[in-house]
This record gives sequence, structure tokens and C-alpha cells, in this order.
Amino acid sequence: MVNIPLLLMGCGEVGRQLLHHIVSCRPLHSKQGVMLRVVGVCDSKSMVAAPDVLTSHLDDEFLLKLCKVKSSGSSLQELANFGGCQVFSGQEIARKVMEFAATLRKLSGLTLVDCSASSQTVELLSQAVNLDCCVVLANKKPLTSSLNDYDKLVSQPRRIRHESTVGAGLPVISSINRILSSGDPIFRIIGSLSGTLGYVMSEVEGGRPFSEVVNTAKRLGYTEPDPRDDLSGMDVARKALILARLLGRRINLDSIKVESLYPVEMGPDVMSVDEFLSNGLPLLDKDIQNRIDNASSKGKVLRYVCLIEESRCEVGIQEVAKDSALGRLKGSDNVLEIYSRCYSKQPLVIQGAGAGNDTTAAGVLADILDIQDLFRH
Ligand SMILES: NC(=O)C1=CN([C@@H]2O[C@H](COP(=O)(O)OP(=O)(O)OC[C@H]3O[C@@H](n4cnc5c(N)ncnc54)[C@H](OP(=O)(O)O)[C@@H]3O)[C@@H](O)[C@H]2O)C=CC1
Ligand SMILES: N[C@@H](CC=O)C(=O)O
Repeated sequence: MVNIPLLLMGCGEVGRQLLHHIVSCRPLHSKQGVMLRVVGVCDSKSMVAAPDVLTSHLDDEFLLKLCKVKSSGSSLQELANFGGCQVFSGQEIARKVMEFAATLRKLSGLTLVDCSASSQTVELLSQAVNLDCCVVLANKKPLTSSLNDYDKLVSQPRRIRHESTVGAGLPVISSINRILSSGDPIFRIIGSLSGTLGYVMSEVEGGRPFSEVVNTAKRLGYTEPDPRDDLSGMDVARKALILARLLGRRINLDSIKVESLYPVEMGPDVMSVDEFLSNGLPLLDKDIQNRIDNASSKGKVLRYVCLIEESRCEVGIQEVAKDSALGRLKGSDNVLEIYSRCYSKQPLVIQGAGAGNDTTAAGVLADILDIQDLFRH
């Protein structure tokens, strides 16, 4: 049996879905000879961990209880009453994670799974990479901070997986890596990489108000924790940066041209998420509807497009033909066209659900299983 010790950072929508997938896939993994041992789970304030990460793990009953506690809005601290775990908080968390990494390194190693939406995990992840930990990410922020941080994270390519950072569970990163490693240079990527913006555009085309559709996208689990990350284009810009860096571009987030769907007066420094959703968004309904109607009068639709070509890396709204690959998109689907020497006239096209907690967590789980060979001894 291959044992993979895991430490999950972030037990929000995606993290909890991952824990549910891990528990429900036990019979399948057991047939495959793999055992995922969750030795710790942390949120923004606390960490619960197995009493001894070498010999024990958080059992399934505990993990499901944890999911219940977190979805009810309570703190991980509450699990201390449940027994069978250690609880840490504040600065102690990073110290303990490194201690676990050092302990497990002697036996099998540790996988850190980042399902947070925080830009603050990057430091811990880089330190963990130095201790030969594997890293699996749904969080795009660590890969889109400085080039220095990026270089550290990807310094051991076999030990990092981040399929869910672009296109949720779609095989985008793995396909690009396969093309590149065969010496086939990619010269153009164009696509729609936001499940939220794809859903919003196609639903508003169908006549629903922008504000209502954004709220629904949040409820369906398509948006970032703060939907302004999607509406500002920054979430797509991060995906574009991840792809551009994969292609070898030495660029940063601030070199990407980004178009926002809301004004600075509605930004996070000015109003809370709830205020934005209930009071800010309705003020944008008319403008978005006008832009969509205007495009429609020319037989076109609006799509939030990501383009990476030569020195260009940009994201923003474009009017595209209704019958194009981008124009035909519906719901939360993403579509990505990859042009390379082998795919020069007809691109390689990847399309499917590009957002949602289930597909994202499934992508993370597949990444974890993909590194199982590193845990065989
Ligand atoms: N939903 C989707 O379709 C997709 C999502 N993703 C990515 O998945 C990630 C998670 O999204 P989602 O689950 O919706 O987000 P949530 O806001 O629901 O959950 C985030 C979790 O991270 C925790 N957290 C915050 N800071 C830290 C930290 N420094 N260390 C450890 N944990 C921390 C939060 O703690 P607390 O509970 O205390 O607030 C919370 O538990 C995001 O990065 C998102 O971009 C990627 C692809 C698709
Ligand atoms: N908020 C994102 C989720 C996946 O990264 C999106 O809408 O695409």
C-alpha cells in the first residue's frame, strides 16, 4: 500500500469538497493500493493535526465532522473537544507544519495541498519545497507572486501539481506540459478561462440581470470568495500568468493588461463583499446589458478573453462571433485553443466545466494521485 501523508491548507468550499472526495473514494483508492493519510488541516487561524503524524492520521469520521463544523461557520478550535487531535493557532502553525515536514521526510515525505485563496501561503510552501515536500495547488496566488517565489515552487517539477489553478478540473496544465516536453513549441493560446464570467455573459445574453446572475454564480460555487476577483479580471489574469510562465515567459501580474467590469469606487477597500453584492452590483446592470445588446445588434456576443501570443499577454472583454468556439460557450464552461507546431492550423481544443467546487476538488485529488510514485518505497 502506498501511503501519502497530506496536510490541507484551507477548508472552505473546495477544501471541504476535497475531504469529501477523499473519504468517498476510499474503496477505489484501496483497490489501487493507495492510502491518503490526512495528517493535518488548517484554516486562516488554526490547524488540527493527528496526535503523531508519523503513526496516525485524522480518521474519516473526524474529517466529516470537521467539514460540518467549518460549513456551519465555526472555528477549527471547536474540534479540540472532539478529541483525537492536536490544535495549533497563530504563528505556531507554520512552525508545526515544518516540523511535520521534517519528521515525515525521514519516512515517506509530505504533500501540502493549498486550497486556500490566500497570498500568504507562498512562504510556507517554499520552505516546504526545500524539505522535499510535494505541493498541490488549487490556489493561484502562490504561482502568481514574484518570479523568485515562482522559481522556488517549481524548482522540483516532479513534486508540484496545480491542474486546478487553470480550468478547474480540465486537463490544461498537463496537456501544455506534454506538448512542451515533446519539443513542440506553443506560440498562441486563446480562450475563455473564467467559469464565472462565461456563465455571467451567457446568462445576461439570455435576459437575466447582471447582479442576479453574479449572485447565482457565487451560490453555485463558480466565483472566488470575493466575486470582485472574477469581475475585475484579476482571476483570469492570474490564470494567464500561470500559462505564460509555463511557456517560459519571465513576466509578472502587473505586465498583463486587465479590464475590470466594476469601477474602483466599488473595490474591496471601499465596500464589503456583502455590500458589493447587494448594493453595488445592481448599479452595473444597465451598463452591462447595454454592452451586450450593442454586441448582439452586430450579431456578436461578449466574452472575457485571454490571449497569450508572442510578447502579448492580455485579458479583457471582446466582441466575438456568435458561432465561434468562444461565442458558443454556455454556462460555466471554459474553452482553450492551443496552437503549436503540431497543432498549427487546427488548434488543440480543451473545453468543459471550468469552475465549481466538485470539479475543482476532483482536479486536486487527481493531482495528488498523480504524484503517488514519489511515495513508493
Ligand atoms: N471554486 C472554483 O471553481 C475554483 C476555485 N479555485 C481556487 O480554490 C481556492 C479555494 O476556493 P474556495 O474554497 O471557494 O475559498 P473559501 O474562501 O471557501 O475557502 C478558503 C479557505 O482558506 C482558508 N485560509 C485563508 N487563509 C489561509 C491561510 N493563510 N492558510 C490556510 N488556510 C487559509 C480559509 O480559512 P477560514 O475558514 O478561516 O476563512 C478557508 O477555509 C481558491 O484559491 C480558488 O481560486 C480554483 C479553481 C476553481
Ligand atoms: N472563480 C474561478 C474559479 C476557477 O478558477 C472562475 O470563475 O473561473
